[in-house]
Amino acid sequence: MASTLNSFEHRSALAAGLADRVATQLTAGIETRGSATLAVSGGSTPKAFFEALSTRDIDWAKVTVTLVDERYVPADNPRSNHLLVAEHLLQNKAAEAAFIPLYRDDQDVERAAEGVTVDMASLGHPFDVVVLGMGGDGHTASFFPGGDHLGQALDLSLPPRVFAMQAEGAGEPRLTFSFSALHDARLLVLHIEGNEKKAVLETALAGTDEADMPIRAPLLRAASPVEIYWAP
Ligand SMILES: O=C(O)[C@H](O)[C@@H](O)[C@H](O)[C@H](O)COP(=O)(O)O
Repeated sequence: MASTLNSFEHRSALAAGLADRVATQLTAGIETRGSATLAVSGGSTPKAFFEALSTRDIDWAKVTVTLVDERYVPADNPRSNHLLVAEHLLQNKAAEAAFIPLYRDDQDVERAAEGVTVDMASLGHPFDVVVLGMGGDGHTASFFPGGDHLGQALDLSLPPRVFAMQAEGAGEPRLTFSFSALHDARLLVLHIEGNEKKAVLETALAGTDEADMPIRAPLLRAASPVEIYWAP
């Protein structure tokens, strides 16, 4: 499946442009189905985009936000994606949105994967919007090269679920939605910034081995073209 590249001269322009695109898609979901769902990635890249999106004038009370993946740490840990979203997205007008975390204080990562899978069924499928990031090793979500559940997580024949994922490059144990939960989002975005990430993307686009570079799964097998947003 081809992807489309939206390049911006400045990261601030990318943040505003992506916020507009996501707001339009969420509003379409609300108008069509009465509500909308948004799954976002963590890391360092999305902060400015989150802050721009938080100011957009949409019916946030009808939006449910969750995480594509999570480092398995409590929400007060600086590594937490929940903390990142709480501080940069669920502010301003977006404070009205519902948020479903992945981390569970009282469960280990494997038990939490089972519990979140059950609880997330009520969200409905597909997501209206999924925003992916990408690491320098070509991972996306928590689909890391060498991940202990990578094969199952990328297998579209399996039903949508949340997997625990452990891998050398992942740091903490992770929780991640499966590719079958993400691949058919009504809007699937890949948000990357910097020339190094652009070079990693070009390497990914030039090959097909998904175990080597899991970002290839959405680039090659998403239900609709991935909308790539990039600035230097
Ligand atoms: O929890 C995470 O880290 C993310 O979900 C992950 O998939 C992220 O998008 C990439 O690692 C890029 O992270 P940076 O934006 O920090 O480069």
